[in-house]
Order: sequence, then C-alpha cells, then structure tokens
Amino acid sequence: MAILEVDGLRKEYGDFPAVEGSTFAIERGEVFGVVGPNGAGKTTTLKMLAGLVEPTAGTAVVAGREPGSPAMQRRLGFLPEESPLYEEMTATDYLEFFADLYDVPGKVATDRIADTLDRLDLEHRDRRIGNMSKGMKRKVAIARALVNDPDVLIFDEPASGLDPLTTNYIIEFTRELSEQGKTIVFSAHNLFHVESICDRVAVMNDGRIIARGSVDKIRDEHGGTEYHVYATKDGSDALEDDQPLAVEVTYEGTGENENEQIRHVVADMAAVEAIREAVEAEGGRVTDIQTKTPSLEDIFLEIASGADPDAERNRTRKRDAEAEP
Ligand SMILES: Nc1ncnc2c1ncn2[C@@H]1O[C@H](COP(=O)(O)OP(=O)(O)OP(=O)(O)O)[C@@H](O)[C@H]1O
Repeated sequence: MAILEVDGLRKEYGDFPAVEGSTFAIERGEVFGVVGPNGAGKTTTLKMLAGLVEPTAGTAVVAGREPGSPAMQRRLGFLPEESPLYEEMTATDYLEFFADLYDVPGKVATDRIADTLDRLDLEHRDRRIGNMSKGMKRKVAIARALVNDPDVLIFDEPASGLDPLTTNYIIEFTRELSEQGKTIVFSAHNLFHVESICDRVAVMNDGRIIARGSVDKIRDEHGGTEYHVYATKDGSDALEDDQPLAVEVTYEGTGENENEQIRHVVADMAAVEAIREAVEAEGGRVTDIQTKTPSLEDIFLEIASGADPDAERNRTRKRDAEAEP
C-alpha cells in the first residue's frame, strides 16, 4: 500500500505555477527520486509533502496523514536544501535539543544520536557547528532529520555542493536507510546518484512531471537500448519493414590503413542478426557490435530539451504495424 499519495498537487506563487498538478504514489520502503533542472519545482513539491508549503490545489497524504499535522510530523524527517543550524552549539547538543522537541526520551535520544553520527562517520562532535566544514554540517542536518526515527524521509538535494567522497558517503547512507525499511523521497541534480539508488523517479521540468517510473521503464519509453553494428558492407536492406534507426559510414585508422565501416544502429538483437546475415551474404563481415544504453542523464537532456527522441523509433514501429496483415 502506498505510504505517500499525491493527487493533482499544484502550487501557484501569484499567478506563476511553480508546480502544475503532480500525481504519483510511493510505496513503503521505496526510494523515489525527484529530478529536474533549476526551477523545475522539486523543492516546492517536497515542501508541500513536508507540510511547509500550502498547496494551491490537489492533495497529499503522507503516512495516512495530512502534511503538516502533528501526527504526520512525528513520522517524517525533512532535510531542507539549505539547513540553517545553530552555529554556537555542538553537534551533540544541537541534536539533543531537537530530540527533546520531539519528546524522545533522554537515554533513547543519546543512543540514537551517537549511533547515527557513528554511521555518518562524523568526527569532532563536540566542535561548535559554526566551525565545522560544509560536509560535516550536512551530516549534522541529516542526523537532525533522523532524530525522531521517522518512517518517511524527505531529503532535498542531500549531497549538493559536497566533495565526491562525502557525496558517496551520503548516498551510501541513504541506501542503508532504505534497506532498514525507511521510505525516502529525494531530489537531486546528479542523475547518476538518482539512477544508482532510486527504485523510481519523477522527472520534472517547468513545474510538470514529464516522465515517471523506474529508470528502466523511462529508458525503454525514451529510446531504450541501441545496438551499433559495425560492418564492412551495408546490410540495412535486409531489414525492410524494420528499418534501422540510423545507417552511417564511419572511418577507422588513417592514410592507407583507413578502413570504411558501415555503422547500423538498430533496436533489437533480431535486427543485429539480420544485418549480420545480410553483410555476410554480400561477402562482408561484422567487425564490432556495441550496446549503447542511455543514462538517465542522456534521457533527461533529450526530454527536457523538448526533442522527441522517439520520433525515429515510432516511425519504425508504425512501419511494423502497417506491415502486419
Ligand atoms: N516563495 C516563492 N515565491 C515565488 N516564486 C517561488 C517561490 N518559491 C519558488 N518559486 C519559484 O517556483 C519555481 C520552482 O522553484 P523550486 O525551488 O521548487 O525549483 P527547484 O526545482 O527546487 O529548483 P533548484 O534545483 O534550483 O532548487 C521557480 O521558478 C522559483 O523561482
């Protein structure tokens, strides 16, 4: 059953629509990524889920409760994009202060905070927060989001602006939280991280969700895996109705050693085989076959730029359909 349900969620600032009617559901234990360029509406969406921004229209239900209600707040951990911390306090004092606000009993709070900071590998816990590095401060902010042991975590850009080592640490830590059964919604610019830990993603652009689902599903819908077949002859005539996505002449080597190669870009292994047979029937040979799987980043750039990456493939599929009796 979904632990988080969003239906037609919309936010207007004046007459500017920052989020234009988002609908999605997140299952318990899922890691759900919200990705998109600057200004896409990610933070506004997450803040509506956390009850910090009132929607103009639509509904959100988190852990069976309305965002912002005290019962929901007890089950939620929110990490804002920029988290002002109390600079004069030490990390431990600061986290104990927040645990107290959530009525976490003293001994439970002390053990939980120590355990979280151990797992986050935070050193110098008694250093004044104002004197901590950016990465250390981010770890303290993450520990604050966990102080009430919530089931649902909403992390806005958890690793933004951190060095690669700290970023990896935080991404791994997020994965561990998910393995412990927490439901995690997080936004990110770095699509590699999203791809590496998310079960599903919503891709946002200009306030709208423009793609949604598992990274594999989005990949299938927006291009899928391509096979690049390099051969000494053009075998594309063999495909007839199932045309290749592209046929190009390429060259390898230089001068007298330069070889002309025909690169056939096709969508499935059956087409690879058909090309191979056609090339060999012409007395040529296949010299290389490469598999190209687009990354979430490639797909995102195509969707967000408004290009229609499906155009070629749709044409091929349409031809297939027309060819059927
Ligand atoms: N309080 C506000 N008043 C007016 N406009 C706002 C407000 N908050 C956000 N916006 C606008 O709404 C749009 C979406 O902003 P939002 O912060 O949700 O985007 P984002 O995807 O999180 O961007 P970023 O990746 O840069 O953090 C932007 O055009 C932003 O300027």
